[in-house]
Amino acid sequence: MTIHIGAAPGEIAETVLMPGDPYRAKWAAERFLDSPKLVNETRGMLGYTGTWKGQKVTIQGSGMGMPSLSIYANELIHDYGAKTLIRIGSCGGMQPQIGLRDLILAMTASTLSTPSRGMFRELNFAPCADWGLLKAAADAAAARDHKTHIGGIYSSDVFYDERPDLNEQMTRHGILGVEMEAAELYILAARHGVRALAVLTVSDHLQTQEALPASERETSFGDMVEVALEAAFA
Ligand SMILES: O=P(O)(O)O[C@H]1O[C@H](CO)[C@@H](O)[C@H]1O
Ligand SMILES: O=c1cc[nH]c(=O)[nH]1
Repeated sequence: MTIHIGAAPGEIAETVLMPGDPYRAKWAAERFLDSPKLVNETRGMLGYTGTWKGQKVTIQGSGMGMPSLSIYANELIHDYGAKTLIRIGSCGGMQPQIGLRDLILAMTASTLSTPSRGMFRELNFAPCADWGLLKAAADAAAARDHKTHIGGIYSSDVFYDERPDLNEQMTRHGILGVEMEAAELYILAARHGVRALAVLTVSDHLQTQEALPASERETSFGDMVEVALEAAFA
């Protein structure tokens, strides 16, 4: 048990899927895991452990934004021995060829800042995915025939952004989508020698202004969950 996770020792798997939304954790655990057990509800940040094809898996909400993700990822790694952390998140599309419900596999995550920024001082560290996980996720997505894009994303500290010029620069430089957690997840994984990847589903589009309703963001992202599970155990 930690300050933010109520699970007993041994109740968290080495492989952890991390949606921002705790209700997506509940939905994914009930839909994809065998014998899912609620192992955390501290602060309502639901976490479940069960098995997928006989492999032990935890699905733990991270909350929104890098400071929240950092708390859960740190405790999962330090206190529970998590070795593979895969974010399963929603994101906003930033390129014209990207459509709603497409998958994005985040090879890198650009930022203005992360909770680790102070530690790095003048260094612009380049957060990147674990290559083995990325390759396995790309193979899993290709086998499913789900429209998938692989490349750089933008991890923002704000959802309501007052810097449209910055989004324009991101788009000009080929960034595929925007979300709010992956960069710090990648940095923590690098620091602690564990594997991380962000598998994202496009829930809205910054250029077209199309958007999926909240209900779909909670429960309709099955391809993303399956790609993440297949990558974790490839
Ligand atoms: O759907 P999740 O995983 O929460 O991810 C995205 O959605 C939230 C913003 O609505 C942020 O957490 C962003 O990263
Ligand atoms: O952070 C996010 C997540 C989804 N859509 C966005 O536009 N931004």
